[in-house]
Amino acid sequence: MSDPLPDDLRRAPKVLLHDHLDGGLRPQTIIELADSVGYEGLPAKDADALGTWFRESADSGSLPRYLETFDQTLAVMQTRDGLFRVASECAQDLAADGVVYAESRYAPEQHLVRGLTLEGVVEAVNAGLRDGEAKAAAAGHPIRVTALLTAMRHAANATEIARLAIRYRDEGVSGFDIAGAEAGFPPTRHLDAFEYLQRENFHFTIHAGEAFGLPSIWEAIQWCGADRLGHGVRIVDDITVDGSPFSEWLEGQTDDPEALTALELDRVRLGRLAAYVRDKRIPLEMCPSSNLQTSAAVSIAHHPITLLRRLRFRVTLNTDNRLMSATSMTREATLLCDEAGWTLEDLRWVTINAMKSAFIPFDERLALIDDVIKPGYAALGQAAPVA
Ligand SMILES: O=c1[nH]cnc2c1ncn2[C@@H]1O[C@H](CO)[C@@H](O)[C@H]1O
Ligand SMILES: [Zn+2]
Repeated sequence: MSDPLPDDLRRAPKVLLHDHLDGGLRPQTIIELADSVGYEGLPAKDADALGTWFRESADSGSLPRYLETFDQTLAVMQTRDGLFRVASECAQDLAADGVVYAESRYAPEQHLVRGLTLEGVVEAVNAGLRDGEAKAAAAGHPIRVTALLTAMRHAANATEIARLAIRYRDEGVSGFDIAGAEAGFPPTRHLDAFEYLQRENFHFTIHAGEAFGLPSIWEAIQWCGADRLGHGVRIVDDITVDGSPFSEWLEGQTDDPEALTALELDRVRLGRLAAYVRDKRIPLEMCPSSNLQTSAAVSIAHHPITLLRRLRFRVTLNTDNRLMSATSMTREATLLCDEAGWTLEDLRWVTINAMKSAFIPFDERLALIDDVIKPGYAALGQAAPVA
């Protein structure tokens, strides 16, 4: 396929597996919700300035400092109305961006400050997602959004959150996740929760291989049994080029924006863990812009996603936190096309990868691939249908 046009990138059907509900609020909504609950701690009172504050503060170079910005969004997500509105707008914003299926994740335990119960939180978010889906469909952008419940890796209640996910598995919750600071909090701390979920035949993903390397990925897969990896970008630590570690090789390539697209693949070797991840088709939920902000990658051109895509790992493209990265799926796709040589064919491939890797039932995934994604891509480059 030829170079994509900007309009194609916006219209292309997209699938988003890794997007934090508390990392995707509209700045104006934060201001209005802060007003309505009497929260006075916002760092800016105007939507543009607040948006800039989030992006600049998240540009911290470290995951723990990046995560501090969530205090501000969580402050306004403590009531039923606040959660409902944020969830509804999330579904509508994703749909307007061309997303046709999304999994939105959040940690229910972070929304109890003003007296909601865990169940109350999940029900408010679910109701908001349903409202957003209905509004998006009415606006001509049908979308389906399911929720993933996240437990925080530094906390000790993962099994309680896992039980909550199972309680709502037939009511809009499709999976479970753990997130938060990675170094010092290995996923095996929460083994009980993962074993419980496996016994329940449920699905889960684990943030691993973002701020910490291979041991975290290895534990997530081989001890915890993760279905997917959140980020997983550090799997390249188990890849060599001409016998040198990938990262060392990459350091010598910073002046060459085409280094990853031009690299001959017969110079590349996978270690046992990387080979396992590829052989087992373990989905990698990759989030390029977020990784630049936390220093998990140096640039879009040199982001490992391009090599991993060429090596045919089960790569998916994601936003992580649209507010903190001032991004969208269209923007992530555009960056890869502009700076890393991606084409519409690459985007179609990651979209189908993502749909295959979703936590909804197989027949529903297949229907979205056959009835929405493939026809949507086939229609690109042609005039938009008259609404
Ligand atoms: O990229 C990330 N890595 C690890 N944790 C994250 C990331 N983005 C957000 N969160 C954490 O997940 C919680 C629930 O959504 C957020 O509150 C934030 O603390
Ligand atoms: Zn994340």
